[in-house]
Amino acid sequence: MSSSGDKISIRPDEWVAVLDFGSQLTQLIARRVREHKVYCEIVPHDTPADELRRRNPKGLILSGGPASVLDEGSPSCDPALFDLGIPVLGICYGMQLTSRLLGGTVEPGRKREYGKAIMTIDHPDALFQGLAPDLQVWMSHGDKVDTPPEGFRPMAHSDNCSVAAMMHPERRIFGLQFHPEVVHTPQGAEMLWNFCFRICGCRGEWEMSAFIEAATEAIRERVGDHHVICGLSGGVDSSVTATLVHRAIGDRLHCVFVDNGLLRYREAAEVEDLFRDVLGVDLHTAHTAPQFLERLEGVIDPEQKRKIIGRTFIEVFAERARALGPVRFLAQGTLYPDVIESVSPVGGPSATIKSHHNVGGLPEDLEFDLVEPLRELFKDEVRLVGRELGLPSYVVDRQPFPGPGLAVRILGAVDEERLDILREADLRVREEIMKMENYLDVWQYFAVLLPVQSVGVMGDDRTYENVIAVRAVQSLDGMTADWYKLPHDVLDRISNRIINEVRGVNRVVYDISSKPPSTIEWE
Ligand SMILES: Nc1ncnc2c1ncn2[C@@H]1O[C@H](COP(=O)(O)OP(=O)(O)OP(=O)(O)O)[C@@H](O)[C@H]1O
Ligand SMILES: O=c1[nH]c(=O)c2[nH+]cn([C@@H]3O[C@H](COP(=O)(O)O)[C@@H](O)[C@H]3O)c2[nH]1
Ligand SMILES: NC(=O)CC[C@H](N)C(=O)O
Ligand SMILES: [Mg+2]
Repeated sequence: MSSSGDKISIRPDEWVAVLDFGSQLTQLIARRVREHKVYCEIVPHDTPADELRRRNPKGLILSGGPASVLDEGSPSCDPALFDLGIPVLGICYGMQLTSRLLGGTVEPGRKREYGKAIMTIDHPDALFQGLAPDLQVWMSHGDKVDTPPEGFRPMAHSDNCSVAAMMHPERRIFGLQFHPEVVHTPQGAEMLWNFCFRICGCRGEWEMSAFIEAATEAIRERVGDHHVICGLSGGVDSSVTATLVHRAIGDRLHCVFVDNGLLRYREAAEVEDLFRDVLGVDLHTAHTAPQFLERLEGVIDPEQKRKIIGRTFIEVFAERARALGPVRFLAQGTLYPDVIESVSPVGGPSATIKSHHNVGGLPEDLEFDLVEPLRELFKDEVRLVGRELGLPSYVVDRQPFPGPGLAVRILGAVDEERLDILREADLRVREEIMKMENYLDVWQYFAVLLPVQSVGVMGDDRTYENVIAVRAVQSLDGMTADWYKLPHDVLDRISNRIINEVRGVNRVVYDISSKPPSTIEWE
């Protein structure tokens, strides 16, 4: 019945659209604009000009992308976009495409340029107003604009790039060969500010409170008189989602907490106790551990685990919905990173990293329409919304815990015995880290059970037992992460406690990899 295509739209009066050509940095552009208090949303690169006219953004930004505009079949956009009278800013691939579509030339990449470059501004107008003449920018390209289209003038150059920026003053169309959205372009935020305010005429009134109002209204409009069930895990995203939906439709919201047998030590009881009162919502618990564990029996492949779990979640929601009466909508706390990692959100050229159970793991014939008010946001933005909604710190500052739970932290097959070992080990990791004064700086911390046995000696006897890996990372939004430099004495206590107190483990190792190239979870 449904999918993301008919998702709810939370666009305030004033917004900027980013057309996604598949860059890993597309989401960063949107964030940078929102940081200037202008709402920003990513749309497919082939969105028709007419549709954009109807949605009335103040400006359009064309993102970068991995393809070459010189290749046949490379992603393009509706050329009529440039005639809408809305300012357009092309970044890297977006600039090259602008040049090509409007009659300029692009030179194929003989010499690639990655990293820092010094750029000289030749015309300190428009995007560059108020900036120093020589500044550092971050480049990541092979192709480059050779001759800009008619009516465009080059605005800046670098050693390797004669047209590092270009503009058509009357049509208000701009191109930047470098990436203003990354921190390695220190004045990039100012350039985006100039674009939004001086060029597009935005007022910058978007705040989390404005988001909350717009989201509440959008939910009301989408749901009408229907009932909604919300998958509530006790995590940040679903708690904020449930609170927003509750604000919009009151007691027509029914929350379902699924005890899937893959939760942490005593988590099910804790969530039930804490959340019923905090959120003040109608909360049902579905005790479905056997259903999940039976289906996972003997399954080793991570993607297969995720798909089985995604499907089973939906079945459980559907069973509950039938018991409640006619329920048309399912609300989930889906965030932008869940979407981008699961599938290319715009049918664009981004790669599938892992199928998050709530996006890529959904069955094709989903019997609900989705309500996902946080689908455009990042975790740190959701935390701001949660605070603004008055949720307590132990809800908004909770560390993320994936829907597929311990199933993706047991490498290899999942069974009760291994779940017990992992739960006990994980409890000790959490307890020791939460004793640190600054434990909120650690974004996520947990134990992973490896499919490896190693030899040890305990009480003079030989052991041949399991290995636990400890993972702790620092991150802002889960898209990138550094391994956390835990103090040695904390690592020491974690290791001692696990080996002494958890039966079946004789070795503990610490994961010192960052994302990318690793991911936070091991599966
Ligand atoms: N045990 C569960 N019961 C019901 N719904 C769940 C459960 N686990 C996950 N979900 C649903 O899947 C969505 C995505 O899970 P995810 O873990 O990303 O979010 P979260 O649990 O709400 O927040 P956090 O990222 O802080 O853990 C949730 O927002 C929720 O709607
Ligand atoms: O709800 C979820 N369903 C999932 O299927 C899922 N997979 C990963 N995660 C969480 O997402 C963040 C990024 O994870 P990775 O670096 O492992 O991709 C981390 O916070 C992970 O814990 C998930 N959350
Ligand atoms: N970062 C980008 O957008 C790169 C654009 C194009 N793929 C190039 O190499 O020039
Ligand atoms: Mg969670």
